[in-house]
Amino acid sequence: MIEVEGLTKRYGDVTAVADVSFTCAPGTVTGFLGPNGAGKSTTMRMICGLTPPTEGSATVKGVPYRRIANPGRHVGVLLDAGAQHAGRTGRETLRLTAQILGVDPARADRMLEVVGLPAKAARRRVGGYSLGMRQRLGIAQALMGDPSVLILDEPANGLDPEGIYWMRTLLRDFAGRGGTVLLSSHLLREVEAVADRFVVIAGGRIAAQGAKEELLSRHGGTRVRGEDPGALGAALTGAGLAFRTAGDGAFLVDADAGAVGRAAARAGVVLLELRQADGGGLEELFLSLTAAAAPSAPAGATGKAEEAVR
Ligand SMILES: Nc1ncnc2c1ncn2[C@@H]1O[C@H](COP(=O)(O)OP(=O)(O)OP(=O)(O)O)[C@@H](O)[C@H]1O
Repeated sequence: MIEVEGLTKRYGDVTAVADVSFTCAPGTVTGFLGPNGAGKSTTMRMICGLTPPTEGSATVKGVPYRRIANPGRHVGVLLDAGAQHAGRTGRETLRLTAQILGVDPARADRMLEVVGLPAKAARRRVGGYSLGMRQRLGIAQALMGDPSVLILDEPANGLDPEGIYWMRTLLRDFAGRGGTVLLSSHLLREVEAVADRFVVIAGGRIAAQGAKEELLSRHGGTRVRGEDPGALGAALTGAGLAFRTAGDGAFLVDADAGAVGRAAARAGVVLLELRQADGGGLEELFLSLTAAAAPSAPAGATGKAEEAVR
């Protein structure tokens, strides 16, 4: 269980995180989403006791992280895969972690296997690793203490499609065995596939949170495409229905399919598509929430989100 209550972090005039509260329950994967500079890393660092909050508190398994005895046996943390010692081999890195945590050093080889780092790669110095290999090693390191909670900042960064699929399976299995996972990402599709719950943050504030299905249905609306988009737009406006363009000639309407279909029928517009907007649901949700919640987000924030969507 991770409990975050009113976390706030100010750096001088900059409020990096403002009054953020959420809970991650055992047996679930929580996707922590937000554009660059939204405050994800700062929040995770506060949860892990690396950055002192200006206000608020965070506990892991009911205790502030810094008060957990031998925290690596309870909480696996990957905040910065680039922070590993470049001069050590992957295997040395894990064996050292085993020593620090007081676990069987043989677990290092098992974890290397779990994360798909072959023996040859494990004998190479970390300085020569690709980002994806560092991420795999970082995940192996987080798993060394056999924790029941995982806190991972952008773990999919640098992973190839096979690696992303592997990580998704690993995290689902971990949660399936009762583990708690908090994972940040702007790889929206990846989070959509792995998470049960979302916490969306923008401009340091929570923009939305809840179960995946609930958020997608609340923000999904109806997707509709007409033979004559102009006439369909006029029909929707005439019926007082709010909508936005989906980019491929379709509209996303904040109403159920019945209301949209009736509006089109009244105007005599031929429909080519009418369904619940679920396909790109999370991307739509993410972009609309972060755009609405972060008018003062740093330049490039939205750009990064859009880039990730592509
Ligand atoms: N040590 C610091 N001093 C001053 N400002 C900081 C510091 N750390 C973070 N910030 C600011 O706090 C805000 C949130 O940053 P943070 O790194 O938490 O965002 P993020 O969501 O993790 O972004 P990214 O996806 O780019 O990693 C940013 O505006 C950042 O510039």
